[in-house]
Amino acid sequence: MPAAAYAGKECVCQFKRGICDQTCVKDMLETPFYIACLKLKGRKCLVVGGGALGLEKTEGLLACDGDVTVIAPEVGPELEQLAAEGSITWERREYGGAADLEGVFMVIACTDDTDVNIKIYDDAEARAMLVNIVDVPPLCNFILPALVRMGPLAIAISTAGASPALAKRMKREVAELFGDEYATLAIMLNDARGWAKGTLPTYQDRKAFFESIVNGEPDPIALLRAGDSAAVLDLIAAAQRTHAPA
Ligand SMILES: C[C@@]1(CC(=O)O)C2=NC(=C\c3[nH]c(c(CCC(=O)O)c3CC(=O)O)Cc3[nH]c(c(CC(=O)O)c3CCC(=O)O)/C=C3\N/C(=C\2)[C@@H](CCC(=O)O)[C@]3(C)CC(=O)O)/[C@H]1CCC(=O)O
Ligand SMILES: NC(=O)c1ccc[n+]([C@@H]2O[C@H](COP(=O)([O-])OP(=O)(O)OC[C@H]3O[C@@H](n4cnc5c(N)ncnc54)[C@H](O)[C@@H]3O)[C@@H](O)[C@H]2O)c1
Repeated sequence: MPAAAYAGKECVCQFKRGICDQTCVKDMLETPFYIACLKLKGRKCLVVGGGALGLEKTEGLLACDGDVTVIAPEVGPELEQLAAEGSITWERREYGGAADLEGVFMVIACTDDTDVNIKIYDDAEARAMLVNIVDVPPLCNFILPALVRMGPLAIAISTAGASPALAKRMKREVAELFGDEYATLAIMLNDARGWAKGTLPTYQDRKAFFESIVNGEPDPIALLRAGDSAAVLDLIAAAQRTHAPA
């Protein structure tokens, strides 16, 4: 349904109950989102709500070594299992207000109670901390992209909320375009970073070294596609000989 079709209808976004003025639909596309990669290891991440969405968000945070606490009176069996094995902390209760955000880096909320979701957003915003109320754009100060992960590579696709379904389709297409060979090459180049930093004196020298391999002939990606990782190691060794100071 085009945005204009919402005007004057009852709002479906769980936030603005009552008559829709389309503000949040327009706001999203006018928001220039700043894309970043966050380090979660050792940081407290709070998930409020323990249904299907609470589980999905918890798994995403655990995959990045977040220190996850779930607050919810009821959770599904998978979250219960994660709590039993000590992978997360489950506080079996309702959200208790701003005190629950003490020391928390990021909160993701997916309760089925709109008033609670709004309160969590307001409490988090008052502390200038990261908050995402799942699927409710006006209650997010960050949104989650669709993700393709391969080893150290992560390709994030955002449509600024215009179409999560399209982001999901693009994820499949991007995964076909960039296969494992890109992750393998990234790891091989990472292995050469210590040498480059210890041997090549300037930023410009190091840039020229890495670009000569990544964009060189023969193409390292084509070699890896052909299963010839030894040839890529030879390429790297040759570039080291060419670029090392005399
Ligand atoms: C990418 C992904 C990541 C993730 O969730 O981790 C994600 N949504 C996913 C799936 C998905 N979400 C929805 C559908 C149904 C089809 C459709 O609507 O298109 C599907 C598809 C499915 O479920 O298969 C419905 C939906 N989502 C939002 C609204 C609100 C609105 O439109 O007002 C509604 C309508 C609710 C309703 O109608 O009631 C809002 C948001 N969803 C976002 C992220 C953020 C913007 C991302 C971007 O920049 O594009 C944002 C703004 C906030 C946020 O939640 O962070 C994940 C991909 C999973 C994957 O990677 O496989
Ligand atoms: N599951 C989906 O695919 C999906 C998709 C889009 C939107 N939604 C909506 O998102 C919300 C969450 O989805 P779900 O499937 O995970 O829901 P769910 O109903 O299975 O889970 C809701 C969770 O919130 C908890 N909760 C309720 N009040 C709370 C409070 N005061 N404090 C802390 N926790 C509280 C409940 O105990 C439960 O664990 C729902 O409103 C749902 O309609 C769900």
